[in-house]
Amino acid sequence: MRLELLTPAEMADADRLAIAEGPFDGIGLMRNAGRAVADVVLERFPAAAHVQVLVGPGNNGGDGYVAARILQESGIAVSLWASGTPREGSDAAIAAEECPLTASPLAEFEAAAGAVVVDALYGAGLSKPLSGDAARAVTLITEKKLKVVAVDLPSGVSGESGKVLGSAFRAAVTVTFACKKPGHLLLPGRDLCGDLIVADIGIRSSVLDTVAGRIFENKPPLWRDVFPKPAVDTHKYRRGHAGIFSGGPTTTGAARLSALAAARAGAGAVTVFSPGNALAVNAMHLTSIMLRKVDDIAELAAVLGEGRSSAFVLGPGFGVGEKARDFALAILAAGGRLAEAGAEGLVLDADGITAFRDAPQWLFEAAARAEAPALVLTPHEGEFVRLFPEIAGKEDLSKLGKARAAAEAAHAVIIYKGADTVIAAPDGRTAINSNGAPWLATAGSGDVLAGIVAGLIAQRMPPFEAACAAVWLHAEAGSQLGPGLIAEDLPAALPRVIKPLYLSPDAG
Ligand SMILES: NC(=O)C1=CN([C@@H]2O[C@H](COP(=O)(O)OP(=O)(O)OC[C@H]3O[C@@H](n4cnc5c(N)ncnc54)[C@H](O)[C@@H]3O)[C@@H](O)[C@H]2O)[C@@H](O)CC1
Ligand SMILES: [K+]
Repeated sequence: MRLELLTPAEMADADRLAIAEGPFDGIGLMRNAGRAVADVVLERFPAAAHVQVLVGPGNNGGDGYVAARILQESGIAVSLWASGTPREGSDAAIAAEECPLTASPLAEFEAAAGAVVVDALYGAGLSKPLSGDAARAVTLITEKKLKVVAVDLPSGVSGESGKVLGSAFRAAVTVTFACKKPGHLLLPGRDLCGDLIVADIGIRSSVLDTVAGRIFENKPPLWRDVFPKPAVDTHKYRRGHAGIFSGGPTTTGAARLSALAAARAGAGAVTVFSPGNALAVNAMHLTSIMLRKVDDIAELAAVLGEGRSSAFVLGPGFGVGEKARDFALAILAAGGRLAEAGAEGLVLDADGITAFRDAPQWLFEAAARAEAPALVLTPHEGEFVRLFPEIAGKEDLSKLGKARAAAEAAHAVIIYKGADTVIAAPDGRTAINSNGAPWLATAGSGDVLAGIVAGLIAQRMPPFEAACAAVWLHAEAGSQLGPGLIAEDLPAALPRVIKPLYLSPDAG
């Protein structure tokens, strides 16, 4: 399955190119699309006695006319409700002509108890909020709890952003064409789509290759080629060394969670750098993880000078303030010297992000230097607003657009966390994660994620791919553990989700 996600504009280009190159013309693609929808209705709702098909004036409606005809030919009672009429000479007008049913105005729509609804009002062409008859239909269908099969997208959901314009249908199944769109994976769109089916309607993959941009669904094929594979004759330092900074005596747990996660992600050695007054408490809870006192910038400089650690995590439980800022800037500034020894990256999380709320520019400038180690920022929504207030305030940008803009501004890989985590690189590559589980919303979960990223970067995985892989592994571990999950469980669950990546080329 393709991992590229096409925006509605890219999909419109794909339609045009496909029509020009064949083998199907516009009405041919529409007939394929409508048939795919009818097949899903018949397969998913074999006992349906009545199907109510709602059609809009554009090509989404065209797909609906085709589906209505095929469903009626299959012997099901079909009623058709139209908002507007297709433009003369359009493919949708041909589909409407070929449909033997007479449409009633959507204004007169009544939801029939027990009916299945095909929503073919608006798809990729949604251009304004749902209102009037369409919004009324949403209310009636929702009140009667009718099962909805959405064509391309639930009407009202933006294919670009996943946002709801006005109101939107909640579908049991959504049938989209050729490949997924960002709005199918970003919330609330993902939730409103129900089960998502991607139907092949005869658009050649060469056409999709031509139009596809740099947005992907985050799955193992996106990064498996560069996932670390230890050589037979490797030793621990060749597997990378991750350094995790601990907070003071009462906030050390977060760093240990990160450290364990980095080790479980495959880093050959992991050290917790701890303030002197927290050494005892850290020592009491560490076994394979090493421990070293780092109290101030001089001791940090000594560590950096040795050039052992190739990836760092700074932030979990660290405390917000000058020390966090100074440490982060020192690591980013040491890049040139460290590069020889192999320093690859700094994962700045939690307090490490918040510490720069009043001076984000210092961080971004430090990360912009050519020799600086890669910077990975892992903000959840609140932290994102603190670091990128202007970008966060842009209502017209999707979560994907915001992550992309932030990555460019910060010269950093951004992991914009949430139930629909987006990962963006400064070069414009963006991935949307879709295997998340609500069980991951628990204290310490983010510390584990930061540790996995660092563990992978320490093994020389490129930072964007490391971030994508970490988000996927973290989510997969969370999904497998399920209810009752606490953050401590996540590192221990990693071997189970990593092993299949080595065994099967099709895992995930
Ligand atoms: N030949 C093609 O281009 C193909 C297109 N396909 C279908 O075509 C769809 C896209 O078609 P279109 O670009 O015609 O777009 P739509 O059919 O999604 O909507 C466009 C029409 O709806 C109106 N509209 C949009 N939002 C509205 C709102 N909130 N209230 C009232 N009116 C609104 C627009 O003014 C326009 O007339 C896809 O979603 C897919 O279902 C498929 O049939 C595959 C082939
Ligand atoms: K629709």
